[in-house]
Amino acid sequence: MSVPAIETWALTKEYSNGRGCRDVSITVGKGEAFGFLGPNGAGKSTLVKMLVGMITPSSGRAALLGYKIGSLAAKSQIGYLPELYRYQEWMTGEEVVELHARLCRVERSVTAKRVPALLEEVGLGQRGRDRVKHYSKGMQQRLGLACALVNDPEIIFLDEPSSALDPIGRREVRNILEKLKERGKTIFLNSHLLEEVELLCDRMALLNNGVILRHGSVSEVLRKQTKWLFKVGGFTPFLCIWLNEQTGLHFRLSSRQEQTFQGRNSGDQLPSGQSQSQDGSVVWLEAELDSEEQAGWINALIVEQGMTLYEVTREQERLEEWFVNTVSGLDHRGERE
Ligand SMILES: Nc1ncnc2c1ncn2[C@@H]1O[C@H](COP(=O)(O)OP(=O)(O)OP(=O)(O)O)[C@@H](O)[C@H]1O
Repeated sequence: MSVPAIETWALTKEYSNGRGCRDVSITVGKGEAFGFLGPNGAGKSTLVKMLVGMITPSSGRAALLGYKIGSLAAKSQIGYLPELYRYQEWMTGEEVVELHARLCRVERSVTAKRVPALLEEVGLGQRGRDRVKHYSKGMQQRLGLACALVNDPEIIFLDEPSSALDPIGRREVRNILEKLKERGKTIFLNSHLLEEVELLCDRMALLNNGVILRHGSVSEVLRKQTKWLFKVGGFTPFLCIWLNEQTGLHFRLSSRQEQTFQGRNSGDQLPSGQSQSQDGSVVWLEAELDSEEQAGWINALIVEQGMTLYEVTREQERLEEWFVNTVSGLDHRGERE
């Protein structure tokens, strides 16, 4: 069995103020893109800094391609775009990338070819000879990406790689990352841009308050969150209770029905499911379901109760909503305190 690209066992960093991250155990396979999400101060950068060998863990272990983190062997496998970067303003972009190549001991002959190719790849081909002080924030971020790739690393750690980019720049960076993934590189992406994770990553973890709340494949996590809507005619409140008993799910009136109700009742607000139901109105019910089969079963149950089913639709919760819902209301040790 091949060695995972990244493996951590109860990896913990506790700063003197008690913050950091704790008991992080994850495995990232070779060639996988892994998204690491969390609110400000959750501990994402702390984990990445441990993995790239910038800070020492308080406890736990981790390995990159089987090499202990912090070792030269592990470091030689990685590229790293930090969240906070500052490049030498007096140098040209080309010189900055060359400097990183020298630091990584890339052979001169390789550097001569790779640097212009990388600058082209990150969209700085025309500006490589300009000094960094004339670069916009977005250009500096692209420059950082070129530096992170200069040693042709197997694992690329990116801490908010698109934070300074406009939507077109983000798409371009995503294209670059997709190509890297196609070439079998492993990508570890810290991001607040949830869409970025959704579009690029195979698996993800959600970190809050220094601990992993959930992790799994992005599609699994999203599928679990699928909300289904049933437009039911002749509704009575009993239906919700009965469906909940029969299915063990949580059926409720959807906010969508307000539109239906307003349309039918000259702009009145929908008071509640109870009053709505007295006249046998058409209502939207909603519940989170696991599968289409389950939806089919529920259709049959509704019809069995003598009600009319006008429409069934599903509304997949976006990762952003999922993220907000999952971390909201939880205790934050981070910057929001
Ligand atoms: N050197 C340090 N000393 C003490 N506390 C620190 C140190 N570095 C980070 N912290 C604290 O540890 C917690 C986690 O910080 P970290 O930077 O890892 O979070 P993050 O999830 O990357 O946040 P952001 O998205 O804002 O970058 C925060 O509460 C932060 O204030």
